Amino acid sequence: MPAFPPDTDPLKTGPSEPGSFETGQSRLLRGPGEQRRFGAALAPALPHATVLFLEGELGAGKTTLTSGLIEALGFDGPVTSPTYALIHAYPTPVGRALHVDAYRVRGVQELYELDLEDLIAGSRLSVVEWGERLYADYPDAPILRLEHLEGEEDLRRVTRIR
Ligand SMILES: Nc1ncnc2c1ncn2[C@@H]1O[C@H](COP(=O)(O)OP(=O)(O)OP(=O)(O)O)[C@@H](O)[C@H]1O
Repeated sequence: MPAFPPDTDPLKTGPSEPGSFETGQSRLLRGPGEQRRFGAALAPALPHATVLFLEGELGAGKTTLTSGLIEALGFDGPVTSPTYALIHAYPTPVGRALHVDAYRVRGVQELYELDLEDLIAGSRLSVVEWGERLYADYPDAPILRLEHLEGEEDLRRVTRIR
């Protein structure tokens, strides 16, 4: 697969554009570098307060994709898994980027106690892992599924499922 061009927006460009990434489409990404570049390619044209949901088992490459995205917004530093802190906030020149792991949040009530809705509304971008309970609240937010491929340690598949 050719490297994903960093100056296109695969979620927003039209179906005839080479960089488009429509619901139902998949990409195979070989190695963490390609995973990051794919994330970076998603960044430029996402409107303010975009929510992007990620699904995928441990090690599927969620943090790697997210780091590409957040670095592409201009954050210059390490992007790490939010598994323990639940929410990481990264300042970027175009606004705050959130990386949320909703897995250990017990219920919708607790999500609201975290003021997640307000945090999201005030952020340039919110990448939310394990956020199924929020899918109905953000019906326009794209959902990407990340998968390991059997016997292919250096490959991941990313599919836009909404
Ligand atoms: N496309 C890829 N091909 C091969 N390896 C990859 C790819 N993307 C990421 N990796 C590697 O897979 C490992 C897990 O990636 P990452 O930490 O991003 O996964 P994760 O889904 O965030 O995991 P967790 O849920 O445990 O935080 C890392 O070593 C990363 O470098």
